[in-house]
Amino acid sequence: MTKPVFIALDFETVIAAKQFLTVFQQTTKPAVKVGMELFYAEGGYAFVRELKVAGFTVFLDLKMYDIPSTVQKAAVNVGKLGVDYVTVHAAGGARMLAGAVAGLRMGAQAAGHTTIPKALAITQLTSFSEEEMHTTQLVGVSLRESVVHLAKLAYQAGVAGTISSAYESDDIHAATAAEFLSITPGIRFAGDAVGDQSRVVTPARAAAMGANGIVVGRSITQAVDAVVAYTRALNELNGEDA
Ligand SMILES: O=c1ccn([C@@H]2O[C@H](COP(=O)(O)O)[C@@H](O)[C@H]2O)c(=O)[nH]1
Repeated sequence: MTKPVFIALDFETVIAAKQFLTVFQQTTKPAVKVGMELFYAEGGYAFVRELKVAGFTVFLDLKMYDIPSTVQKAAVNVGKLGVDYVTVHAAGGARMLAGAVAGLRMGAQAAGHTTIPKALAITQLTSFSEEEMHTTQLVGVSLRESVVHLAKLAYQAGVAGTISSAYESDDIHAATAAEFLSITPGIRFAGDAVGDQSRVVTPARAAAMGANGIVVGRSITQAVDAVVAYTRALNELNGEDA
């Protein structure tokens, strides 16, 4: 199965996101990720619906994190959108994660969608270095141990996979199950500016490290030719151009 490259549509407005997508032909319709910036923009909710109607695979990256009942009720509404993937913070705990999974299912079924959105648990953000995680969270374990602990928690709560950097993918797989997904942002082509990310690899390295899919924002959206950059990421990830 072809591993997906989710293009992070981190645009200020829906108009800008639509403009960006015009360069992709119907035949090369990419999987897309809508994050907080675009979803909270005017028309963001409706745009997500439009993307689904147009046939895009949609990853809604809302990083839900609240008390279990609030997340469950929010997840019901998100499930009604009929998206394919939704993020929740693993740090919200087992009850919150289970609430999210149940809410997504209830919402999707209530709206008559045949596909139930897959919940993906954020472990440690790819912007964190080991040092920043320690100073921020005061956890006494390594970043890798923290990610694996949160991945196991998410797996046991019924979540479909994790968000982490590719550096942790193999350990996540070893600690969970073959079908449990490791989706990894923090992706750059060799030589690209890292920006605010810390744990960064190329698409080819992500594949070698066990990622099941990658999220790529600026290395595609700010490329001179976004279609070429997207195709390169897809080929590298799937071992055709590494
Ligand atoms: O740990 C995480 C979780 C989510 N993200 C999101 O992925 C993209 C990455 O964008 P780039 O431009 O490729 O850096 C962005 O939407 C983040 O919100 C992440 O980077 N790390």
